[in-house]
Amino acid sequence: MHIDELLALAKTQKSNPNLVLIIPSGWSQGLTVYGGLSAGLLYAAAREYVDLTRVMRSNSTNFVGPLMTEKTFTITVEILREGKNVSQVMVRAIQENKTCVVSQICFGNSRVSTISVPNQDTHNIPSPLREGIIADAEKVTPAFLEHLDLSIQEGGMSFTAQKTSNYHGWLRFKKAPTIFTDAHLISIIDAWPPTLLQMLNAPAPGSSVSWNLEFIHPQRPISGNEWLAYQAHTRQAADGYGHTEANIWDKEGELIAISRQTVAIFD
Ligand SMILES: CCCCCCCCCCCCCCCC(=O)SCCNC(=O)CCNC(=O)[C@H](O)C(C)(C)COP(=O)(O)OP(=O)(O)OC[C@H]1O[C@@H](n2cnc3c(N)ncnc32)[C@H](O)[C@@H]1OP(=O)(O)O
Repeated sequence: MHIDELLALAKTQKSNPNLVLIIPSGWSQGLTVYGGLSAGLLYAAAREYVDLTRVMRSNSTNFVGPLMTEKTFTITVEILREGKNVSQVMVRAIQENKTCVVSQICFGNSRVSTISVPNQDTHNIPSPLREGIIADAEKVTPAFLEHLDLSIQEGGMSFTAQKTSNYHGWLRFKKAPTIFTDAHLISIIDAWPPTLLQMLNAPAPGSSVSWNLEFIHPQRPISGNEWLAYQAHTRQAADGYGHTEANIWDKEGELIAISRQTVAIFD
């Protein structure tokens, strides 16, 4: 099922608050729904409640518990506050009466301001190469990678005792979305595995438990299957948890998002 169909369904939550969704197993990441997709669906539902002049500035998603594929769930949306400029929205995915994913999303309109600080973050990741694209391999790569291309330039496959705790590379949708929205951007950013798993020398479970995204504006439109550059670093890891930080640039080298995650590993 293409992501556009799933996002279109989530958008109908406002007109049908009792909407029931099921995510097909083709979007799974191990036992659960791919985290980028669950956060993208919650955003798509919340977006309908806020005036379009207010764009998403930040998104704080917590993966509270497993959201399973092929099982029904519902979405609830709560407007926490609407001021003259900023709206704060809380949105939840609920499965079998349990909260599985929660996003708090901050939307804000643009205002005239005397302050302007251009972003200086650049990257020198070599262009994506065909031979660097991760092959979609049954029982090795998570199922959701059938929808996305990852091109690795630094870092390695999970569980291969790598010395690095970084990932540098590119990502894009295999089948271009009709219009690349912020829901697509959220959904694509989470595609790289947690940076720590490549350091392990044997398979072990790992889960992102919290995810903070900030969006840089103004932003040029992203085209359907444009390659986005991704550079993730591990800031620190100990005691079964790691803290990672990533920058995401568009194809022109403009920073478009900053991502931070807390990841639990069970090695
Ligand atoms: C460039 C290369 C590309 C190719 C690449 C190829 C390799 C590909 C690897 C990808 C690997 C993806 C790894 C990211 C996986 C997410 O990020 S999944 C998506 C988003 N995250 C989630 O859904 C997490 C939801 N949150 C939770 O489930 C809970 O908060 C947590 C994290 C399990 C909390 O931990 P807890 O309090 O200890 O929870 P509890 O319910 O008591 O369960 C603990 C058990 O769960 C197990 N567990 C934890 N995480 C998992 C898991 N993901 N699966 C199964 N069991 C798990 C633990 O090992 C532990 O097992 P036991 O010790 O009981 O045997």
